Amino acid sequence: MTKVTVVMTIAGSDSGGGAGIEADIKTFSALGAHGTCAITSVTSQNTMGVLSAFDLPEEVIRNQIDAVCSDMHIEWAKSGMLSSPGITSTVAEMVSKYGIKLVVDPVMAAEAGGALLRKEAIATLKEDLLPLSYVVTPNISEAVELSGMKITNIEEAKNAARAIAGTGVKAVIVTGGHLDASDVVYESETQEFTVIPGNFVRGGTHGSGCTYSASLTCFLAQGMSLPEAARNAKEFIIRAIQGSKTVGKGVGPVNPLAGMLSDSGRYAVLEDLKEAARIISSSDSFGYLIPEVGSNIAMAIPDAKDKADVAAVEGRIVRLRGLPEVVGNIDFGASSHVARIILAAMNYDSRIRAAVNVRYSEGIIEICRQMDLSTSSFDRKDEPEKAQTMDWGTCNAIERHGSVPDIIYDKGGPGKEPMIRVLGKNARNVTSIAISISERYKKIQTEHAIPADN
Ligand SMILES: Cc1ncc(CO)c(N)n1
Repeated sequence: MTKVTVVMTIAGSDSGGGAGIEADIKTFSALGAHGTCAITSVTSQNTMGVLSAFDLPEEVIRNQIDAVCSDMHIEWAKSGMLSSPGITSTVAEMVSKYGIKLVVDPVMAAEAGGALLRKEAIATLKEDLLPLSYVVTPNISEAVELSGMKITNIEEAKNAARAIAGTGVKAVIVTGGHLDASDVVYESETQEFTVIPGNFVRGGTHGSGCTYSASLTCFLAQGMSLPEAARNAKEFIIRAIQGSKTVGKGVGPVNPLAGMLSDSGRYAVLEDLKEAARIISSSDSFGYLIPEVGSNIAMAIPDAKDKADVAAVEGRIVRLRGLPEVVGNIDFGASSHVARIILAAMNYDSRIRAAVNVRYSEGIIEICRQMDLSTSSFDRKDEPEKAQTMDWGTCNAIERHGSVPDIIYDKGGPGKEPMIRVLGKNARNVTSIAISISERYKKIQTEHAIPADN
């Protein structure tokens, strides 16, 4: 059994199956996460509008969240339809009880018409929930409502985003619908704006806000930065709108399965690895870390099952006249050693998808410790007979550390070179750690005037 990222939606049900909880769970599944839910309200709804809404008692909402969070680890969740002040403050109470990082979709109305929130709930949203939340994702009309400002262009959308951030929420994304369909991302801490360009696309939009915020939640849970997650969520919702199908007489529902990255993120993995390989090739210190058997760098797609889902350098990274040389192409299935390490680590933490192996020495481990990298090791002597060394060794090092460390090393064995592996979220991330280590190691080596051995 492999471990999976578990996320949650706290939202209303749409009997028409296009928005709310139903859209959120489809989106979570499409992105390889396990979705859980707390239903706030049961709407009788179709593609033409909302006929009625029945709010669940606050105790029932609280119980659903307690049931899920007392069992599963929910770091990231999203909220949708919170129709009353009472429901909104209940959600705020539960979010702080479990320390959840919350993505708030400030749902106000259905695409086909029909209010989903009582006006009084807006004040509670701003006063009780937003100050505890990570990001809020209003569309233009919701941003107008939350900020009290008019929005007719990007500059005004930026001003509204900054005003909404005044509630205490860490970030604001004002989505689409501008003259040029771009999204405005504002991060309170750095006061930085990122504008994500877009085009108007044809297709049904029922459930688009829900699907956008649910995908954003998954991307954040996978460890992406906010602008990166926002770029991916935009790409996801564009495909979901383009893939919408006519199911009734009104506004067509978005299709989160069409938004599923058709290559399961393979393209992004190759791009990240290519950039990492380029950085390694131009480093004048990485060569000091290359072991006898060569280095390799590898990265897996989210939800990787076997080595075919892990890309690496076909012929390894070797040292040529002291400098790193990347030999061969980067492709899926190219590594077994580093791939096994990543696959084993992903069972413990699905966000750890990349690794690079480098030479072992006590001095290098000492540098890692000075850099505050967490380290763990395994001893080949302890390996059970039938085990596969990299699977067993990685699991052994992780279990003794209690979580996936930055560094896993072993001191080798008969005919086995000792080795250090740097683990992390992506190829660029492990590359920058390895290069920092190599710069310090090179400095020590050259200071003591001992030529790098080969
Ligand atoms: C239950 C529910 N939540 C959100 C929306 C917004 O799309 C909707 N139409 N229905």
